[in-house]
Amino acid sequence: MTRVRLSFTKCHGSGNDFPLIDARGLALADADWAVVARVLSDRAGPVGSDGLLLLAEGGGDQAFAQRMFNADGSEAGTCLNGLRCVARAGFEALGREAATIGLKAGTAEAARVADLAPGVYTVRTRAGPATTDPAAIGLRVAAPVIEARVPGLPSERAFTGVGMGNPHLISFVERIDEAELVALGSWCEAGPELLVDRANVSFVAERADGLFVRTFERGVGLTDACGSAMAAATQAAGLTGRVAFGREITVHNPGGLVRASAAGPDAPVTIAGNATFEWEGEITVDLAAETAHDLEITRRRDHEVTAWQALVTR
Ligand SMILES: N[C@@H](CCC[C@H](N)C(=O)O)C(=O)O
Repeated sequence: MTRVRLSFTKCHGSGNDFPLIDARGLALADADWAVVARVLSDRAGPVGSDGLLLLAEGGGDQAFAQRMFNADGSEAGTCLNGLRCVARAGFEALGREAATIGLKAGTAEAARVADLAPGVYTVRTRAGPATTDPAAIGLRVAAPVIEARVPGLPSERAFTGVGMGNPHLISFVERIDEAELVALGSWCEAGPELLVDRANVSFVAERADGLFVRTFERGVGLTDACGSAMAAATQAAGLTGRVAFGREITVHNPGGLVRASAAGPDAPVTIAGNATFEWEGEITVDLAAETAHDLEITRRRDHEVTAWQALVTR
């Protein structure tokens, strides 16, 4: 079987966008899901996204689980913008509004909370613990890196290494230089000896109400938002004394915003943000040819798109 017809929901969290497939009951091999991720993420193709989300069966006390494949087909340990969308899909499938959700890297707690703005379905997640342990980040250095140069990294800047179930390098900057971020992110993508499995790299600027985060994502490139990077940046802001632990801040990114708070060193990070369902569709993916065709949009949710736009443009 090289062709599969897949139903999906096109969704986004903070502008980080994905096709979301209910994969419970679907028996595709991981290598096939990687193909689906590459084909559906292709911005020149019929869908275009930052990666692929799967609603999967959970184990033990997990109501369900999330799997996430980056645009290059690599599977990530977590995806916190995507988690809100998977949480919503699971809630709607099971008729509930809170759950323990399985991740490739651990578990997270999620609950539906009051809408950030009218018509913006909002989910709060608590994931972690956020760690500075170099082994958990896949950083080949002797000790945790907190606001310090990283030996071997081609940058003079100070970084904080944070593991959120996936690896993050966070640098606080006066002004975000996108070309510099892309150059450094691309260096990390090349799989240098310093990094066990590449890294997500973020430049972060302080704002009166919180932070602005720009991220070069592992397996994707520059994205409009990265939830685990926003969580890692909040944790790094706490570790470096920029934001008090326990204080809720607004974390902005080019795609929108979330509200976030870090509880303390080696503790989970809480984020509340949108889980916007834009449209639903079906598509055929040829797994051997790595092509997608016959996209049919079966339902539009324009009111959700409009509600989100109203929040981010006000
Ligand atoms: N955009 C995601 C993170 C996706 C995975 C990441 N690129 C990785 O490989 O670790 C998020 O919202 O957290």
